[in-house]
Amino acid sequence: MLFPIGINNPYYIHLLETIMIYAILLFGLDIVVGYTGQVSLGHAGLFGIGAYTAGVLVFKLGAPLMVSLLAAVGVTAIFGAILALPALRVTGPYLAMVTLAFGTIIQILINEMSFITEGPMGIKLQKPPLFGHKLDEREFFWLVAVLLVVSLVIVHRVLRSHLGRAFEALRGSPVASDCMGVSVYRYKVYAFVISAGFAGMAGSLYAYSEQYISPNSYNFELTVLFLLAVIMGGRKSRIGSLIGAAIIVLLPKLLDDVVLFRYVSVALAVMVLISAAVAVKRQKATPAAMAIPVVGSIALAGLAFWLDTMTDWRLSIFGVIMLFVVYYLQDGIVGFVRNALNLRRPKPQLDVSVEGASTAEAVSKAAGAGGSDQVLEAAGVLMQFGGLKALNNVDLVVRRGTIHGLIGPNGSGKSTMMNVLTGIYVPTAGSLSFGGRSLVGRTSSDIALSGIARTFQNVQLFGEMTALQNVQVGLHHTFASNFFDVAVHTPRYRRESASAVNRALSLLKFVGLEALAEEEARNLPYGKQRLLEIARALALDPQLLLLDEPAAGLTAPDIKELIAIIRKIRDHGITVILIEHHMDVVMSMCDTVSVLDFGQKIAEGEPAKVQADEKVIEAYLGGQETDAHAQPA
Ligand SMILES: Nc1ncnc2c1ncn2[C@@H]1O[C@H](COP(=O)(O)OP(=O)(O)OP(=O)(O)O)[C@@H](O)[C@H]1O
Repeated sequence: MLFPIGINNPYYIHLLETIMIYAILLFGLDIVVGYTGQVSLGHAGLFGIGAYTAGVLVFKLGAPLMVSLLAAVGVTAIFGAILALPALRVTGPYLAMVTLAFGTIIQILINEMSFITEGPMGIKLQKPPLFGHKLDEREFFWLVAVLLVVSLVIVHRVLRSHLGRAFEALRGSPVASDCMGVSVYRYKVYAFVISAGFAGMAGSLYAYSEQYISPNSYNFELTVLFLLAVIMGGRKSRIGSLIGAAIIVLLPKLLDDVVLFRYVSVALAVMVLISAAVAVKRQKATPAAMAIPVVGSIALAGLAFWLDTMTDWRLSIFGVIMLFVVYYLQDGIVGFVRNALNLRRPKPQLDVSVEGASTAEAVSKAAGAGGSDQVLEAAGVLMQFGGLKALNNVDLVVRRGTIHGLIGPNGSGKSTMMNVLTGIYVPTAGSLSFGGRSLVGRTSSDIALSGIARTFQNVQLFGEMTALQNVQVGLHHTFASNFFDVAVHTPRYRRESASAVNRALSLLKFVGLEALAEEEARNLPYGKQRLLEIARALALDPQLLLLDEPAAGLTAPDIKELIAIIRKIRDHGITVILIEHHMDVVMSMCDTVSVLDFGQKIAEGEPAKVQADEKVIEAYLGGQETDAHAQPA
């Protein structure tokens, strides 16, 4: 804000203004790239749409600033949705190609639709008036600065809310996200639309800032620069976006001026040398691994002094710096500094203390109340993968309020049954009814929201999120707040948010993890990760909880703790389907046990009866099961 007061040079004011405008776009792009983990090569196109919406409105209709700004945000968000709805059905390289094609089409359309856009001639604009007063260079700079701060606050709030957690969760584990009632597809589209809105705002400001727009500005190179800015600055960081924006604006200028480049390259070499020395001393890196960046940066400084002019070398040096960043600073500059200084990510302040959380109302009792005696009824379920019948004509009836064991040798179809029940697979034939409604053909998130929660055989936590945040994702369904509520922190959002924190802490306490609430899930010991998955599943307020081998890999004391927790869950009226290889766990807890073998149900009944069943013994021994736990004896 103070910059234009101290420095009167319009060139520098304009440079800083451009950095701020790019930063607004990068805040949004980081939501898509950093948080949801999608690649977008269409953001230069969206930036162009924002610029042209404002430009055309001013040029053709003389629209005032507020109108053109809001229209740019709205129109670009709509284009974001038009791009995202089909594009986000695909992932990886396909998504990159679709978004790239979008960017190219937008550029061509701007060029060709001269009747609106004036084609290659471009559109000239002036600095806009605001409330009847025509803004000068400095005043427009301040307007951009204010909008930067507003964008920063909004993006920050969104990312700290249930929306941000949904974005991060779908990157961490899409399948778990869907099974927690957070539709991966819907939230990817949502992220894209929000991101497009910011690109639109940045675009319109850019049009006023440059006072001239033409189709060539919004090309492929710009889209790649935006992506590099997010990666170089550091994903999932607003400071990273600001640094990234500064780099992509200043680097080309820096490479134009050989004297300045000499200073900067020497400073860079010194920084790399010091960082490498610290990293080696702290045993975070080996001297051999650090040799290349150190030698490389010293060589770059040497080159700067050897060359008289940078003009011929500009692009090569630019490329080398990019390569360096992508190889050695994968978490970007912010990630690198955090790592080097051992700083942790800032954590949101909790307004409820762990001690205050009570486990009494942690698990919803509403789940077990009412309804018919049978929670789940499956009839003639067939699941075919090519020629393999993973489930073959399976009938299953699960009574409300019971623990129903599902056992069988490896590969007998137990996990497939879980996946069919949670909508991950659509059965080839047969019917599944839960609480009187069919499950067949419904999405995983819809099934989750109707009351079926699950854990996974190979733990599917959101690794980069804390234990508390993992459970909060399970509580996503308790939020009715929308983007507006989150952006302005309405009383509704504050109420929902505080109650979610409270409830999540209570659930963590329920499974004995309250002391680890702030720990990242990936850093928890394996046994604790399994318990965290259960807490997260309970957050859905399920009627039916599917536990897929919860005791796998646990130590004996952990298993005892687990058994106690599962019993407590049943006592709250929640029906449990338990897949388990530890027969002692199954036999001691289950009310009914069903046995699968080669996809078929071969026995069912009380544990003792099933244990003595000839066919069951044959199935286990015939399968040459060597695990002592797995033998039904
Ligand atoms: N997506 C899939 N595509 C092809 N085959 C599959 C798929 N999912 C499962 N299968 C096959 O279906 C059969 C049943 O697998 P499933 O994972 O359900 O067994 P399981 O009883 O859970 O075994 P385990 O105790 O080892 O987990 C296996 O032969 C497996 O290879």
